[in-house]
Amino acid sequence: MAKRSQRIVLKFGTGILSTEKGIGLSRSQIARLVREVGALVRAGHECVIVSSGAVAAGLDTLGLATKPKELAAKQACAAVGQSQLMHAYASAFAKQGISVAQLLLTHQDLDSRVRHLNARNTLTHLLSRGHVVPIINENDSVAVEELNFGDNDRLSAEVAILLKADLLIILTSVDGLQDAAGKVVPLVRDFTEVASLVRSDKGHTSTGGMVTKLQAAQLAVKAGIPVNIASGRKAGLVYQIVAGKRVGTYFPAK
Ligand SMILES: Nc1ncnc2c1ncn2[C@@H]1O[C@H](COP(=O)(O)OP(=O)(O)O)[C@@H](O)[C@H]1O
Ligand SMILES: N[C@@H](CCC(=O)OP(=O)(O)O)C(=O)O
Repeated sequence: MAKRSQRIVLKFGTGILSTEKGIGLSRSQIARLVREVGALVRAGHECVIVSSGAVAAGLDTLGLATKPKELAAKQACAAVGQSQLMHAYASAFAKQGISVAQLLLTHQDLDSRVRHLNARNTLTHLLSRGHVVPIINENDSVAVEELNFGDNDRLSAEVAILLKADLLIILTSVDGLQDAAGKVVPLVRDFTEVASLVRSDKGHTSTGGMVTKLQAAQLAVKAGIPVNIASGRKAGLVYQIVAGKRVGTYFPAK
């Protein structure tokens, strides 16, 4: 663990919060991820989570076997699932003696100077308490970018920039950006060199795939924030990343 206290934004994708089939939440996965974030908070780091998973959670409750194509149906799933998602986080973090705070944002909120400042003030105040982890998702019932394009990746970069974070960790269902042979690319300095590696496939209920992750990484590194894309299904990686170990794909800040 690096000695210095860091401000860290962690993005959790649908693929690591849901069951293998992408229907309903995986409580065991959430519990493990929360334990890892709890360890960082106890070590003095400031952690903010940008979490997907509302649609996957809602699918289960609404009795749907696959993610609907229609936007209003996806929004309905998100509205049902968001409270379940927060309930899962709140009960898992309570076991760590940590409280959670929910922020539902849109990209427009972060584009507007007044709202941007309000969001930053709220987040910095929450972080100053020392035992609160803010959990952010897009406000899916009023914003459509996320549900259509998977912009929780971009939202995580925007939040990292808003908070002048020291590090953005994007945890997903693969070990990192893979090359054509399926091997993880450990270090990316030049985005143009790896653009051709991005395929169109993604998880059952996921939205963005690798394309939005690379866009988010590019946005953050341009703003001086290093990014790590790694597996959220393997235990202990968060701790190793924060300690400076090479795990997954690392994008150094410009
Ligand atoms: N070059 C690549 N390396 C790794 N994964 C890739 C690549 N190209 C496309 N993908 C896809 O991106 C997926 C991860 O994104 P996604 O399913 O949206 O996850 P999340 O739910 O975490 O946002 C992988 O499971 C894989 O299907
Ligand atoms: N806001 C949506 C997530 C949309 C999204 O970006 O999904 P993902 O590609 O899994 O990060 C939800 O909570 O289901």
